[in-house]
Amino acid sequence: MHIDTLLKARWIIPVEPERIVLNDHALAIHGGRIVDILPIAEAEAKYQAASQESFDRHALIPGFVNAHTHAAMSLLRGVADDRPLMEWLVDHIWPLEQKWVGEAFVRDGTDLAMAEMIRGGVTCFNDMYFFPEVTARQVARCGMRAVVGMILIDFPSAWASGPEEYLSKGLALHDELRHNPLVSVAFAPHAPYSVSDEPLLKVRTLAAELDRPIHMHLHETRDEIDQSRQRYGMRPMKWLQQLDFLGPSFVAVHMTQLEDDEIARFAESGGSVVHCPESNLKLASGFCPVAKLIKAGINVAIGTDGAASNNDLDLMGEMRSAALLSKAVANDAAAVPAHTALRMATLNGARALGLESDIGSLEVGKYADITAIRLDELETQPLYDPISNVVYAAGRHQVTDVWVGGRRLLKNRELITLDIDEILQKAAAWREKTLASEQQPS
Ligand SMILES: CSC[C@H]1O[C@@H](n2cnc3c(O)ncnc32)[C@H](O)[C@@H]1O
Ligand SMILES: [Zn+2]
Repeated sequence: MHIDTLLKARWIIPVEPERIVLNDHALAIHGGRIVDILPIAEAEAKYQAASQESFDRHALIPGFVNAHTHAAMSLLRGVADDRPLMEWLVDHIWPLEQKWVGEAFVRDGTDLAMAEMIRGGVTCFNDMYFFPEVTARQVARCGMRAVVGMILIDFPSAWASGPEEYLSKGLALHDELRHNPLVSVAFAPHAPYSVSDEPLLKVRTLAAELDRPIHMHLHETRDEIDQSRQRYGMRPMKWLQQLDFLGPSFVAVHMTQLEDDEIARFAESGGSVVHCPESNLKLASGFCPVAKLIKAGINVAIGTDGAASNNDLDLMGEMRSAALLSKAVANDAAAVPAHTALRMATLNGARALGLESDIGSLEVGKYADITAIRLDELETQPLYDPISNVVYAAGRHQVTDVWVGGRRLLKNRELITLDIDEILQKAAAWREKTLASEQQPS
């Protein structure tokens, strides 16, 4: 039988079924999708592949899904460190964004972010940022997969003058991307404190009509809860529930402030939570009770947030932080074991984005979105359990190869579709501009 590609590997960790590690197996790929998973000897007898390769020191895993980021903020990495969320956002990030964010900023920042993410084994990201059509164009050019946000916020920006224009531009993008195999859209109202009720109600109706996820920052800090109590007399989640906003396609990012009855109500709604442990730690926002959420049956995915609050886009690091922090928060070393953390960083992310039938695990019929991690380096020796070493010991420098829809984006750590020298030059130029403007009175 003729196929496009045969990838033979020492280990394949499909994620579904959970906890399984396949020894000396191969992935048969045709037309961008996985068509078979079988022992190497059988694969060699059964398939004639246009190209085949051996990964005899590697684990092949599903590509990581970064379930919440602001990709272009890579250009603001390190500009306003060591501040709490509201001071960071209102006094530093928003003024910088007002000054600099435009098409060129989003183009260059997204390329920098994608280069970093691909080298870290990420194949898909869920983005929320200005000029999403530029993000979408750069994603399609480089061959990654993404869900871009139809953003909504009350204040004007270089992209839109107010809620009406945010929504109309978002919907135009939805139409444009309707048949794109790599890039799709989600509604992305920024947060309950920054979007008024009227546009929120429009999003609720449109999301149901168009069957798109709603991706929103929620219960990120104690401050957000206090503000909402003053403004509405209730906590933000309750307010959103009154607006009939929660449901299976609702994706709540952060959720560090949760009472037990809120966890139960959120579980009942069927929504997903994106846990961003490192952003929450760095901004001292609080702790997401991940083990309790999982126990309640909530789908919990992992995101890095933007590089200005993390300060990297390293989903492997984030996965480890998520596992370790969850144990500490639950006071239980058995909370969030390695296989659960890996699932959160892959299949749960896909599920949050409504993409679980296409990506998130290595299963026949799914797209060949694959990450190869080399496990023979001293940092991952000796090896008793490949899942344990991938989650608790390996670093992103051990990611050697990445495919999206069967197309190679990283080959032996070389980026295939992005020009690293150009990306570095542009990042340096943005640094000069930003610094020069900081030194001038505005
Ligand atoms: C409307 S585009 C997205 C908007 O969100 C800002 N942002 C980045 N990180 C966070 C965060 O952790 N909480 C709230 N808002 C955040 C970003 O700077 C853009 O303005
Ligand atoms: Zn965010």
